[in-house]
Amino acid sequence: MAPYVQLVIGPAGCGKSTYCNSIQQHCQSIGRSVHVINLDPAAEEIAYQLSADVRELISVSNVMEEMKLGPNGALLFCMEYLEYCIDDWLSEVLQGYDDDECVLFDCPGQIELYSNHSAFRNIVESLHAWGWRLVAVYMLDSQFITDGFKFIAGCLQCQSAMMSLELPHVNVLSKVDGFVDKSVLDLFLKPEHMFLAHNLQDPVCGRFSNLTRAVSGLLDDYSMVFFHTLDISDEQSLADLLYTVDNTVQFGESTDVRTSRDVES
Ligand SMILES: Nc1nc2c(ncn2[C@@H]2O[C@H](COP(=O)(O)OP(=O)(O)OP(=O)(O)O)[C@@H](O)[C@H]2O)c(=O)[nH]1
Repeated sequence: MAPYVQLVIGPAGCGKSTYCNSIQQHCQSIGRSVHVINLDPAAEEIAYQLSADVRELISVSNVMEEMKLGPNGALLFCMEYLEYCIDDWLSEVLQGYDDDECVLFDCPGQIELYSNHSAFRNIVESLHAWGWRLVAVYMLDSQFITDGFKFIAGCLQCQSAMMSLELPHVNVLSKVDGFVDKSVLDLFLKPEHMFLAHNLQDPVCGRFSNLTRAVSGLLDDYSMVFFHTLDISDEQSLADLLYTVDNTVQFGESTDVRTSRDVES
């Protein structure tokens, strides 16, 4: 299989860097070659082994100081600068990968980058033009399921990224190690948003019930947002997710619900 890029995206704090670190460790333990490139100019401490780091090119802290911008403005400036320098920096960073290798991009947590800002989309188009196959791994914190409104909003953001980036997507509910009874997740893997919306009883958010139902209806009509789960404390969970991502790159869809265990048996 030719090398490919996983774009690891999703809201702030959803577990993107932890995913990159866990996949890297898992791949090392099975003797598979995987590289992680940090594309987050605001990253602070990084636990995984870096193959390249956008902060060598530009960082949010420097832009904030020099341009007198706030953190969000500085982040958007950095991504536009990365887009501007893409042929000088990213194309060089991506030289020399072998066919069976996989490169993870640990991306920023500003979700507007994936829905309505052009820089990231243009970076994706450059990667396509250089012949790279791409898959987006969209992470959503599984704690969102404890608040139905938050979960529906998270799904809307996820769908928006899917429609904007037009890539094969694997959507992941992260941090499921926090759930003692993982069967509670089942309702949310192939969510019926209208059903969820009907069961929301919050008196404050009830004021927005028509809006919630309209958004839920939209999500159900498109029927694009499904989730896999990730438990980083479980090697089998990591193996299953990696298998799903590999298959999604190969076949261009994220609906394969088989796992690596099914293939072995
Ligand atoms: N229990 C548990 N905690 C996790 C998991 N993934 C991430 N965390 C914790 O969640 C916090 C944020 O994780 P990160 O991996 O930094 O999240 P991120 O999406 O890269 O964050 P940003 O780069 O700020 O957008 C950290 O405190 C992690 O330790 C997980 O699978 N399980």
